Amino acid sequence: MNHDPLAHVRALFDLDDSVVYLDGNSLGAPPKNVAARVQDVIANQWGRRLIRSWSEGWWTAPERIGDRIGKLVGAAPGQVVVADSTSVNLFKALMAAVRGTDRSEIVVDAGTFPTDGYIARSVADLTGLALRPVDPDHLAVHDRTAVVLLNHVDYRTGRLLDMAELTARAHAAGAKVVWDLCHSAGVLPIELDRLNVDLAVGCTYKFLNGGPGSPAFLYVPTAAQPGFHQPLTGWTGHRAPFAMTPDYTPDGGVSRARAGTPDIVSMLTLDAALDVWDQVDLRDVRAKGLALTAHFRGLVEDLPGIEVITPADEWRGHQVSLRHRDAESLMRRLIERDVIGDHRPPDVLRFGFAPLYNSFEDAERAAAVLKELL
Ligand SMILES: Cc1ncc(COP(=O)(O)O)c(C=O)c1O
Ligand SMILES: Nc1c(O)cccc1C(=O)C[C@H](N)C(=O)O
Repeated sequence: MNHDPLAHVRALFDLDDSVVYLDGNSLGAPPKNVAARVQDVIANQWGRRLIRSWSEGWWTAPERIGDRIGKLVGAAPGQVVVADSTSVNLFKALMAAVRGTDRSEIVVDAGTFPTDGYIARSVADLTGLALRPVDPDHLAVHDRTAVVLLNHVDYRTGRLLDMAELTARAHAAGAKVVWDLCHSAGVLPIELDRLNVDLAVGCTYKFLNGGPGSPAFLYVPTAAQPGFHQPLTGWTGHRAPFAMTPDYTPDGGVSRARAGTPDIVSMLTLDAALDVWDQVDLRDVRAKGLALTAHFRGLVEDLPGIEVITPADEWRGHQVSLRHRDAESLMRRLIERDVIGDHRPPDVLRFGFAPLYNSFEDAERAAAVLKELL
């Protein structure tokens, strides 16, 4: 990429130039505007306005910020809510997806991030459905399948699944599909509405830079909202929470996916972090991510003992995963040299490229240190 249309965006982040940070697929870096905003939330919104802030924007923050994320994942307003963790939202989504079904199984990607598999196991146990792990390359969906849970980008290999094709395949068999967007939200254009995705979840602390433990999001399309009955019927998902009635009546819209009181400090940290997206086009982000990862791959693929396990074609997210028998100690030594990626057991080195703040020079510095260590 000769011209980098996002080069100026790095200056919006509070990053140390001596560090090559390639772990934004686990914890994104802080945009500079965040610290002052959090200070305002604490000193002014909480400090001066006290409880009045709930009616001055706090209560509706999950839907308002959900709409901001909706723009990044192809969802029209009123369909995304920010709440809880990805794990909790997966539980809500899967329980709602299988509720009342006469089908007998849940299908899950066999290589899924562990939390998805663990939650799917619980949902299967609680509902009496079977759980069938499958390789997404051989995704057989049939008339017994109630729901398919898939990771859009594989956390270990960086492989990107074909959302259009797999969603259509699940629907052709009458099954629903839940997509986990943790490693794709904020790095590539996603079209949840256009593809008629049933439900989707994702975290905000990776490429969306919401901060450690920032709340996750849940997508429930408008047409599916009346039938979306999630099990965590906390008062904030109630149609009239402040009426404080003994019976639970869910909100008519996406707010029914809420459960308890939102974590406002974390939520508004995320809100501030999302401002960066007002200045960038996701197509530029995707193009730069592909270019960065291709560049890094080219520099490391022939190093001794290295096997690249991330697809070379466009079916990849924004990480490059390398297999090496000493992966763990190599990553420890890379980090000692200020090249921060991560290690996933048993033998995978992961390098995540966040196009908003990573540069081609970062790729070159990381590859040079890896070469020296090898
Ligand atoms: C695919 C995927 N799903 C879920 C999670 C995490 O879920 P939670 O936000 O509940 O920790 C991660 C990363 O931690 C992930 O990579
Ligand atoms: N969520 C994490 C955390 O709370 C601590 C450390 C790492 C994480 C991660 O996000 C791991 C990440 N999902 C992965 O792809 O491995």
